Amino acid sequence: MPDKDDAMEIETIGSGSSANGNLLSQEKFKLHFSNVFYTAKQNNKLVSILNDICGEFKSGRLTAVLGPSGAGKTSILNVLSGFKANGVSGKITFNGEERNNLAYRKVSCYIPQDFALLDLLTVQETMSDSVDLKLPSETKSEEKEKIVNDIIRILNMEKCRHRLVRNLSGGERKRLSIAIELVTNPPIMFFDEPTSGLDSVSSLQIINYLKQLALDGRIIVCVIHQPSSKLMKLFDDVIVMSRGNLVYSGPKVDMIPTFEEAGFAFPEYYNPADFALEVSSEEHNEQILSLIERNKIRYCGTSTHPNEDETNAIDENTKILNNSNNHTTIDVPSHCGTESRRSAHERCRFTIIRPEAKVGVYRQMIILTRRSLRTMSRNLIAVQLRVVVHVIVAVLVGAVFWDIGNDGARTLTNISCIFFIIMFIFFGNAMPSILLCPQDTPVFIREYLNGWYSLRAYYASKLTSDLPMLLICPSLFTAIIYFMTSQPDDIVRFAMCWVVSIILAIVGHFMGLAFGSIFELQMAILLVPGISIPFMIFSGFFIRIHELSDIFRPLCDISFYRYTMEAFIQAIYGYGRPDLQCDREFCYFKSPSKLLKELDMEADLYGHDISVLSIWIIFFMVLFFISLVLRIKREQ
Ligand SMILES: Nc1ncnc2c1ncn2[C@@H]1O[C@H](COP(=O)(O)OP(=O)(O)OP(=O)(O)O)[C@@H](O)[C@H]1O
Repeated sequence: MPDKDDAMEIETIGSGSSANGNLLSQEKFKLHFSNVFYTAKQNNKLVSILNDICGEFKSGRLTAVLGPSGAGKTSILNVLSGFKANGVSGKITFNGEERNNLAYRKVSCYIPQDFALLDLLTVQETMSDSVDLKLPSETKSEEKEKIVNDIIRILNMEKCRHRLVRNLSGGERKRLSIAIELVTNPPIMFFDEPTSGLDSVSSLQIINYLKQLALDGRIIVCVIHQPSSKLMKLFDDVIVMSRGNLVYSGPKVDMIPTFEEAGFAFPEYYNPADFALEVSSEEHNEQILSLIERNKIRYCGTSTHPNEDETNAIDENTKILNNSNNHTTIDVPSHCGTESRRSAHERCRFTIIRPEAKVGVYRQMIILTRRSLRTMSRNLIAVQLRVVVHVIVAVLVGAVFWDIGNDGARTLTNISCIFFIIMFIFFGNAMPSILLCPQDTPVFIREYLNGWYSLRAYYASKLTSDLPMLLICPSLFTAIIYFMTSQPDDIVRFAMCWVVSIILAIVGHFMGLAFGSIFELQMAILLVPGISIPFMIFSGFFIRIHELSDIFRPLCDISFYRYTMEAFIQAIYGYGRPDLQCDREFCYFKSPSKLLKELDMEADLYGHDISVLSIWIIFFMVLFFISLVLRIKREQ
């Protein structure tokens, strides 16, 4: 328990109230884990990351996870919070019942070091959106407002309430990440290095908040690097890790005596955290192995199952927890995958009764679309710059190719102009989509894995919120160039060109999203042009299709540039367009039909081209969906 000074400090910060205004029930929780292994694949080899670890966390207590770099601190958090399931085996029980990932996630949360946030929302908007998504739709707006206000007040964020997330300090960002998770009042909270990058005062403030959360009756587990003695005082329990093993797990007060018993001398006036770090950094000699073994005996399975008496002797608080003698420890299947989690969900029997955070898919979509439109409207690259660039380039192209549309002597130049339009629309929409993924995708992954919304809702919101830009930019671009270059004065032909440009923008956008979601930024930026540019050769612009060797014909058939080019040329020169003006003695392509014949585009193929391009849209939309699914799998 905190000493007197600490308790006073907490009282001032938390004003004595619960972290979100809804006091947790005084029910006691216990998370017990034993024989937990975690292996990951590295270069086709299995690497052991957590090796037969055992321990437990109790409500009302703040636990520090200590250990040298690479000891497995982040991994233990990932595994116990349910964020990593692949390659995990062992026994994890919550209040004596099997921990099943899906339902367990509803009562637990994990706040990683690099908690992904949308930079272009204010603190208030971030909180309101999370409340809208995480609380049941029946929750009254006044109630939601009260929750947001309480959390903001308790976490001392009033001053930055209307500040954009990107302008927050490191400490304020951390507090916001805690605030978001507090919305649903989770009884179990895991934090990965909440004090990293903060000065000692801010670190103390954050740990004080965590202490307050623990005192409200939660299980709070927190990885911490070299805490000062003052910080260390706030922790109740400690887990010390060494190379994937647990060297110690239990009350802080018992750590030093345990280490001393194993033969490690504790220097006087030393910070216990530094001592723990030194011990856990030792080679795995007999002393360390005896500590690991001792910990297993205390907390592990049948032969080494924790002895009730022993556990009670260690910690008074545990008595209450052990009164419920119904420990039904069930094996978590090794290498748990999605299926096993799903079936586990069916059998969920958690004892905590909490309001189901259910928001219908349609409502989720509305909230996500609203949020996405709000962030986009503030995004310089996504909106303002994109529109401005489209307009400037269109005016430039219009000026360069001024009035050539009806000039029979400059037909091939007009075709070059069309090719430029295609290139610009494609890359002008694919590249911004790639660039926005590194901001959006981590937030999506976090929120999706926390069960805020379904993949369907996110996907549908992406389609809806991106649509305005996909309509505005190519429309402006095509219209400006069309009229400046004096293409046919015919509304139908203009509409045909407009449709092609919109379709091409959508193809580019979804290709960008698909590649941006699945690959790292640099890779995606390299792959999109790397894959699409070769297909330009088969567009019929650089080399006529009939001149190509038979080997390359199939590539023409799948080149979306070819269909775009064909559709544009058909819209401008096809469908019985009369002869063009000719101010010279002889214009070779005065007759549009001659041009179409030369380009192998004699038949009226516009409808066919649009159909093929629509298939390309569907292809990239499906690819984007798959890329999100793969990304989620990879994160797990
Ligand atoms: N997916 C993975 N594939 C291969 N090795 C991994 C994987 N995840 C973690 N590891 C390795 O497991 C070990 C423990 O990693 P972890 O991130 O849990 O350590 P940590 O104690 O949190 O380190 P730090 O304090 O430096 O953040 C490290 O050696 C790491 O390289």
